[in-house]
Amino acid sequence: MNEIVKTSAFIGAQPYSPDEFEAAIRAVGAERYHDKHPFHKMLHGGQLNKEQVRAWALNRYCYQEAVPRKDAAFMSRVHDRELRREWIHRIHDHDGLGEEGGGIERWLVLTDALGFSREYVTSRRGALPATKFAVEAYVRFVVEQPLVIAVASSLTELFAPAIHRERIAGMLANYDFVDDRVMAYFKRRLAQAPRDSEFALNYIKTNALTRAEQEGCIAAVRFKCDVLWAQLDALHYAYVTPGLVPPGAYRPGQATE
Ligand SMILES: O=C(O)c1cc(C(=O)O)c2c(n1)C(=O)C(=O)c1cc(C(=O)O)[nH]c1-2
Repeated sequence: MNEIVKTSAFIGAQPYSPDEFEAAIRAVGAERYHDKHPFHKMLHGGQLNKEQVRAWALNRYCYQEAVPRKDAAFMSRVHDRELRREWIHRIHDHDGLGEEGGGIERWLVLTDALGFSREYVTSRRGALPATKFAVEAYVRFVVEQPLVIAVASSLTELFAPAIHRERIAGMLANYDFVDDRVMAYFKRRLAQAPRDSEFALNYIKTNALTRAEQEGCIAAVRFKCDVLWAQLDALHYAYVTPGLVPPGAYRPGQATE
C-alpha cells in the first residue's frame, strides 16, 4: 500500500484536537479547491463559448460515473455493517433507485441539452486522457488507502455547495442554453453534499486519532484537490489555450453521432 504521508515523521507527535483537525482539513480547501481554477472562473462568469461548455460537461461525466464506482470499491472493503448501511445511499444518489433516476440521469439531461447523444457521452470515448487518468486515480485511491483516509478523500465535498451555488447562478445568468431543468443536478447536490460531508467529517474525527492518521486524512484532501484540479488543467489546455486537443478526444464542432 502506498503511504500518502511519511508516517515516521509524526511518531510521538501530539494529535490535533478535533477542532484543529477540522481547521486543517478546511485550510486545504481554502488553498487549493477547484473553485479557484481559471477554467471555473470562466465557466461561471459566462466567458466560455458553447463548445467549451460542452467539452466541460462531456469530461465531467467521467467524474460523475467514477464516483459511484469508487463508493462501491470503498464498500467492498468495509466489514462494519453500520458503515455500509450509511454509505450505500451515495451509490443510490448517483445511480438512482427505483423510479428515481439519480445524479447520472440528471447529468445526462445536461449533456442532452448540450446536444450530445447519450451513447457518445456514456461511451467516454471523447473524454480527455487526463480526465480518465484523474478519475481512475480516485477510484484506486479508495481501494489502496486505509479506510479512514479513503473516507477523508471525499471531504472536498465540504467545499462543493459554495461552488454549486456559484455555478447555478452564473450559468443561468450567462448562457441561454442553460435553464433550471439543466441545472437540476447541482440543485439536488446542495441537499446531498452537506449530509455526506458531515458524516465523513464526524467519521474521521472519531477514527483518525493519531497524528499520523490525521496527517494522512489531510493529505487525502490535498490528493483529491489534485484530482479535481488536473481535470480542469486538461480542459483549459485542450479547449482554451493553447487549444491542443489530444488525438481521439472531442473536437469543437465535431459530429459525434
Ligand atoms: O461540482 C463540483 O465542484 C463537485 C465537486 C465534488 C468534489 O469536491 O469532489 C463533488 C461533486 N461536485 C459532486 O457533484 C459529487 O457528487 C461528488 C461526490 C464526491 C465524492 O468525493 O464522493 N465529490 C463530489
